[in-house]
Amino acid sequence: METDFQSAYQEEESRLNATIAEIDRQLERLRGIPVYTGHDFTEQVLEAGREEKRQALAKSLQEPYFGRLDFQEGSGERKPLYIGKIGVDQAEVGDQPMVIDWRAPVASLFYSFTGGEETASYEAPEGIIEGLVYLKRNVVIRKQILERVADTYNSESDQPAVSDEFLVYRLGENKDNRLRDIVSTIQAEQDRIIRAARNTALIIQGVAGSGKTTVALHRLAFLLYQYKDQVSADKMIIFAPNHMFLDYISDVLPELGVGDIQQSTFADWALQLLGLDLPLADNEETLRYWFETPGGMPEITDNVPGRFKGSIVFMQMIRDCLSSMESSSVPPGDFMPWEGATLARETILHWFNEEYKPYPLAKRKERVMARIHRWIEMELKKSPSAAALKDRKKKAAQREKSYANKWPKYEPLLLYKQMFKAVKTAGGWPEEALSGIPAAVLKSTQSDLKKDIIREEDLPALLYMHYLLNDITGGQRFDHIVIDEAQDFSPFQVAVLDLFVRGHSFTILGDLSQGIHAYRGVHSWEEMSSLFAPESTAYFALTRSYRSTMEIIEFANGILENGVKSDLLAVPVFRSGNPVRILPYQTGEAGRVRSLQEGLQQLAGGDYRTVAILTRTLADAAWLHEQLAPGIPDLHLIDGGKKAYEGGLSVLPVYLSKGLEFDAVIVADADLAHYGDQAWDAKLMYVGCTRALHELWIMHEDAVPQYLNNPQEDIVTSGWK
Ligand SMILES: Nc1ncnc2c1ncn2[C@@H]1O[C@H](COP(=O)(O)OP(=O)(O)OP(=O)(O)O)[C@@H](O)[C@H]1O
Repeated sequence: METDFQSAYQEEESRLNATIAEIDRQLERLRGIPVYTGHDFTEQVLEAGREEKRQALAKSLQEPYFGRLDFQEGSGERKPLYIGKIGVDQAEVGDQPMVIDWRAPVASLFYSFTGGEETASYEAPEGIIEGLVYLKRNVVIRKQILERVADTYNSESDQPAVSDEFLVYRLGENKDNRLRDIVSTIQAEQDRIIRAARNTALIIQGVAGSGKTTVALHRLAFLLYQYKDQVSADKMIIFAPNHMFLDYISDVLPELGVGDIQQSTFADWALQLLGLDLPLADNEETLRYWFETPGGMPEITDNVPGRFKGSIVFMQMIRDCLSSMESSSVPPGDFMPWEGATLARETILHWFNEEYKPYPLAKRKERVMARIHRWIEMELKKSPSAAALKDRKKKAAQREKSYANKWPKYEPLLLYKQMFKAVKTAGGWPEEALSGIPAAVLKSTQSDLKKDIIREEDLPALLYMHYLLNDITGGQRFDHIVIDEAQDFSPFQVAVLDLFVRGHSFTILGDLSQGIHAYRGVHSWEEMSSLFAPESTAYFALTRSYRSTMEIIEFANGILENGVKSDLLAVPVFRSGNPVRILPYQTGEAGRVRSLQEGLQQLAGGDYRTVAILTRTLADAAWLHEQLAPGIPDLHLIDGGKKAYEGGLSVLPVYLSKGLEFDAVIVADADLAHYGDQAWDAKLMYVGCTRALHELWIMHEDAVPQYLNNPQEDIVTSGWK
C-alpha cells in the first residue's frame, strides 16, 4: 500500500513538473509578444485575448489542476484526464487539452461518478458518451508544490466505492472570512444543479450548510462557460439579503475566473431602476417589530402587510387598476389650440386606443401628445398673417401644456399613493378593485405614504407599475437571476423579476426551515413554482449538510423535529467533532457576561479563526459588545448597517447571521426568557446553531426551550471541560 502511494506520488510529481514547464513555456511565449497599444480594432481584440490568456496561465501556473480521472471512452484507450479551474491546451496540437476546465462536459464525470457502475457516461454536444472509469484521484497542489494525493476510487484497489475521505479532509479545515470555491469536491447532487439547463426556473430547497450559495455561484460560472455565445456576465445578477453577505461571497466568482456579475440587494436594484432617490423605511424597525415584540412574535396571516403586498392577488389588483386607467386616460372634450381650430376627441381616442394600442400607457400618452404637437404645427401653417401666426402660436403653447396636464401622471409612486388614498389628487382607481385590500394594510400603508415612507414590501408593486407603464428595453433584461435566501422573497417579487429575465432563467434557492422572515416570505415552494409553467421549472432538494460536524447536525435536526416540526432533516457527512456543549451562566448579570467572555476566550484560544456570539436581539448584541470589548478589543459588533464581514471574533443578533458561518459559535441566552417554544423561535435557534462548522456552545440562564433538550449523550454534553 505504502509503495503504491509512493509510486502514485512520484507519478503525479513528475506529471506536475511537466505541466508547469509547459505552462511556463506558453506564458513566456505570450509575454514575449509586445503589448499592442495602437488604435487598430482587430489588433485590440487580439491583444485583449492575449491578455486574458496571460492572466489565466499565470493563475493556472500556481495550481494547474486538482483532480485526475482515468477514463476509457468506448473501446478506445485508457487516458488520464487532469481537471483544473482553468483549461490549458497543449501547445502542440494534441487530441486532448493538457488541463480540462472543470466545466467541460467530460469533467462532469469527475463529479457524477459514484463508483460501482458498470459504465459511466456524460453528455457531450455530440450525444451521450459512455466508457469506463479506472481512477478518480484528488491532487492538492499549492504554489506549484504537490501536497497531497488521495484516490477516491481505484478500480484496481480492494476498496471499490468512492470514499468521502478527501471531502472530510477539506471540510475539517478552518475557514477565514470569505466563502470559498469547492471545485475539487463538488458532489454529484450539487453537480446536477450546477449543470442544469439554462432556460428553467430552478427551485432548490436545501438544508442549512448544503452548499446552496456555493452551488449557485458555481452555476453562474458554468452557464458562462457552456452558453458563452448566449449569456454575458454583466447581464447576470445575484440577489442576496444584505451588503455584508454580498461581501462575504464576493471572492468565489473571481476565484473561478469569472468577474463582472452584478451583485445586489433587491431593494438597491429596485430603487435604482425606479429612479427613486429615497431611503427605504428603516428595516431595523420592521425587524424589531417582528423579532423583539415583548410576549412573542405577532401572528402572521396572509393579510399582514408583507404577505399581502407580496401576493399575486395584489399583483393582479394592480394590473386591473392600471388597465382600468386606459378608458379614463384621454381628457374629456375636444382639443382647441385657439378659437376656430378643433381636434376632435374622437380622433385623439382613435390614436390612443387603436394606433398606439401596442405601447404601454406612458408611451401612448407621449406619442399622442407628440402627434397633437405635429397637428398644431400643420394647422399653424394655415395662419392668414404673421400676426395671427404669432398669436396662435402663443395660445397653442399654453393650451397644449394645460391639455397635457389634464392627463393622468404615469408615475408609479404617485399612482401608488393615489391607490392608497395618500394624496388628494384622485387617480380614478375603481373602488371595487381596491376593496380587496385588507383594512389594516390600507391604514398602515396610507399612513406611511402620507409621510413619504416606502417599505421594501412596496417595491414589487412600484416595479410592476413601472413595467406596465413603460415596458422595459431588451438591454434591461437579465440573462440569468440568482435569488439567494429565497424563502424570504415573496411570490410577487419573483413574478416581477420574471419580467426582467429572459427565458425564466432563474436559480432560486433557500431553506423553509430557516424562514424566519415568514411575515413577508413564502411558506411553501409551491407559492413560487406555481408562477411558472410546469415545463419551465424544476425542483431540487439538497439534504446533505457539509458545513458542520455530525454532532452539530444531529443536534440541529433535533430542533427541527421537536421545535419546527419539520421533516426536512439534514444528512451529515461523517465528520465527527466535539459534542455540543450546553452551559448555564454563572449567577447574576455579571456572571452572564463573565461566562460569555470565558467561553469566547476559550474558543478563540484554540485553532479557530472565526468565533461568533449570537444573541437574540440587536440590543443584546450591542450591550454585550459594550461589556466585552474592553477585555477583548478585537471583538466586532455586527449590526444591520455593516457593509463588510471582517471575520475574527464577532457578536451579532442571530437573524443577521443567516448565510454566514463561523468555526465556533456560542448561542447566548438560549433560555425561555429569550426563545419561546414556538416553531418560529425554533427556526431562529436552528439558524443560529447551523452557523457553526466545528464547535457549538449553547449558553443559558433559565430553563432552555424543550427543543434543546436532546437526550443523545454522544452529541451533547454539559459542563465546561
Ligand atoms: N461539495 C462541497 N465540498 C466542500 N465544501 C462544501 C461542499 N458543499 C458545501 N461546502 C461547504 O459547506 C459550507 C456551506 O455552504 P453554503 O454556505 O453554500 O451552504 P448554504 O446551503 O447556502 O447554507 P445556509 O443555508 O446554512 O446559509 C461552506 O463552507 C461550503 O464551502
